[in-house]
Amino acid sequence: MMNALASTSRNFRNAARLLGLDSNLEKSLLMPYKEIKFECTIRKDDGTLVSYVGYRIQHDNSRGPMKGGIRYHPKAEHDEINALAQLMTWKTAVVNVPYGGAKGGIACSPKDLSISELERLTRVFTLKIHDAIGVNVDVPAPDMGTNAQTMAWISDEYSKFHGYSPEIVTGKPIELGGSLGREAATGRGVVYATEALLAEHDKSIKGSTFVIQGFGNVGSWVARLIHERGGKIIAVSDISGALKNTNGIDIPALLEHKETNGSLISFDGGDMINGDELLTQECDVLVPCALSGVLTRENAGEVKAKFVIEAANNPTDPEADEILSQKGVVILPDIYANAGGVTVSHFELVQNNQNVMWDEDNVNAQLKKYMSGAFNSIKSMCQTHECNLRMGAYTLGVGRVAKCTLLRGWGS
Ligand SMILES: NC(=O)C1=CN([C@@H]2O[C@H](COP(=O)(O)OP(=O)(O)OC[C@H]3O[C@@H](n4cnc5c(N)ncnc54)[C@H](O)[C@@H]3O)[C@@H](O)[C@H]2O)C=CC1
Ligand SMILES: O=C(O)CCC(=O)C(=O)O
Repeated sequence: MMNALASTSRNFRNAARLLGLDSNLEKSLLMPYKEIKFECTIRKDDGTLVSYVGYRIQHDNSRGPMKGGIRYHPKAEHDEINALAQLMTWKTAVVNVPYGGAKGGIACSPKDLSISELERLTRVFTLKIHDAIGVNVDVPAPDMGTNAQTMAWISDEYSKFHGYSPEIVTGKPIELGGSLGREAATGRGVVYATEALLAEHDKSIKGSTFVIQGFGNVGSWVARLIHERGGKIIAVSDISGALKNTNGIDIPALLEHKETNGSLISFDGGDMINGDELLTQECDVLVPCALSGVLTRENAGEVKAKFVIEAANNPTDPEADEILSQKGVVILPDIYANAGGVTVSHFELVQNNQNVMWDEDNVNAQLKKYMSGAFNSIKSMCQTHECNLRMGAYTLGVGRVAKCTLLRGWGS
């Protein structure tokens, strides 16, 4: 598996070359605006001390305040967070929402911490970054291992220093100013993007078979919405294992099972298979919704899907990208496919600024408009630069960021 930062930087450089960017501008666009690395020590419930490393990496703010999630995961380390921050910069530009890119996280295993330990950890994290974020500077959101409750703690801790500030985060609980539809937004955006891509190939979700890796926020919403549209999901996985049923998994029953049991284990509507095997199952569409670097040069040759929809950030190593492209697999890149989350985060901030609440149908209709608009813009970049969808999305995003950087006169 390739280092995440090397992988995203390689994609960026290829796009910069297609756009003919000046090499000094290229260097400046790649370099993070600011990196913050800090200690997060808390007392555990049993009285012992435990220390973790926290990060907030702010990549670029030429198009607006920096924006991006907070990840709690053992692999949330420097290069991973840096790569994710960079992806946010291109992603916000691809869907044309007025933000830059950032990402943060703590290298910890949230499932090993109690709720009160997670709350203390989140408050320490916020204490360490409160003077580096701000509504006009950098606005965090949920990512792997964090959720609306985490955002509520961040907002509460931040408010102790800066006055009541619910808009310091997005993806917060509805009761505290969150947007209807934000929880489902990333998965819903993935499904809108999938519909747009399949339609181009005279296919639809109904009548296609799907394999989904990851059954958390994004994966479970993708599964639910694909199932609702008549798609047949033949395998899903989470950290506990992978489940296969070639007749189609009963997703509502699996969601209920997960709600009660916390994982996919012991669901009786399919057979357990090895997690690695999941990626190489016979299917039309493979949707990675978990970690980065899961499609590598080792397994790409074995992938049988015709379409890969990158709901996860950075799931495909560049070598795997090449192998899959040579095989004719069509890849819908992360910086477009999973941009529904940040798009509805933007709607959340618009609602906060105006002190209004949109109904969910309006949120979803606006999300669809942004996703279709971005798909058409990517396709037109593909024609201009005679490139694949990943480079179409990168040239669109990088080009917009470069334009704003130059317009603002930086480096002059
Ligand atoms: N939450 C959001 O709004 C957004 C999330 N994303 C990306 O989507 C991906 C998933 O994020 P969330 O669903 O929010 O996280 P989550 O923490 O809610 O869920 C993660 C899921 O991945 C599973 N998982 C972890 N390791 C695994 C492994 N080795 N094999 C199979 N499954 C595994 C977990 O069991 C869990 O089901 C990440 O790459 C994230 O960066 C992208 C855009 C926005
Ligand atoms: O909603 C947001 O601001 C960011 C979501 C995110 O972290 C992502 O798109 O990877």
